[in-house]
Amino acid sequence: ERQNKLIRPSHYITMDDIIREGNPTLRGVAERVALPLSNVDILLGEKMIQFLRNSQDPVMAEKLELRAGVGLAAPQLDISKRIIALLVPSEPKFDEEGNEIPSKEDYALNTVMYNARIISHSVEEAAIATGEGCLSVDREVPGYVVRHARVTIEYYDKNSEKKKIRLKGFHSMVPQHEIDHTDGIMFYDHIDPENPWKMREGMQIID
Ligand SMILES: Cc1nc(NNC(=O)[C@H](CC2CCCC2)CN(O)CO)c(F)c(N2CCN3CCOC[C@@H]3C2)n1
Ligand code: NI
Repeated sequence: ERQNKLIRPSHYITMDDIIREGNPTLRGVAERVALPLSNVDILLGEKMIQFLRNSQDPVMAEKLELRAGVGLAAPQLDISKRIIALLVPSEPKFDEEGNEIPSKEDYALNTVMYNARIISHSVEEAAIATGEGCLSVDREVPGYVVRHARVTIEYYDKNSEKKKIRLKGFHSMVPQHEIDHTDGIMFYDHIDPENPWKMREGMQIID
């Protein structure tokens, strides 16, 4: 079974494990995982975070030929489960001389979310200034990917504990992109086909 292969200790997730547009799993609605979490679902989450770490490490990314990622969803591994991994580096802070202040937290988001769902969100919308990409999409699709500016997400962590987190700005964009994958939604579904770079009333642009 696919998941058993991916969770073998010696296996590293690579681009070969990531399915691409056209595979129907990307358009399916993924199943919630059983709670308390099974070992195989916990192990899969660890492998997904490891992939993101490797993808952000110049040496490992080069060695394993990985595209860089800050998020990954289980359906991208052809596993239709509501498991998402998030590894979003903290924004570097600079002092008045322009020197980077080392932050205590390397990551703004460093977690695997099980059965994540958006329980409330702002009316206000936002989009990443440069648009979005996707590891399952081997082409550029330009345009503003219009999302909620702020979200409240409820999920279970790897200890099967229920968590609630409020996010805004770029940090909220990544889980929205990943939760979309568990609902069979692709980032370009949110781009206006008539005018991809259309500024909508009150929409925030995130640099
Ligand atoms: C914005 C960004 N998107 C990257 N890729 N795309 C992805 O992550 C897709 C998911 C993201 C697309 C937009 C929102 C979520 C993957 N998606 O398909 C999963 O469903 C990056 F790689 C990236 N960064 C910034 C941080 N940097 C730290 C050092 O290492 C390089 C890394 C590059 N920022
Ligand atoms: Ni994606």
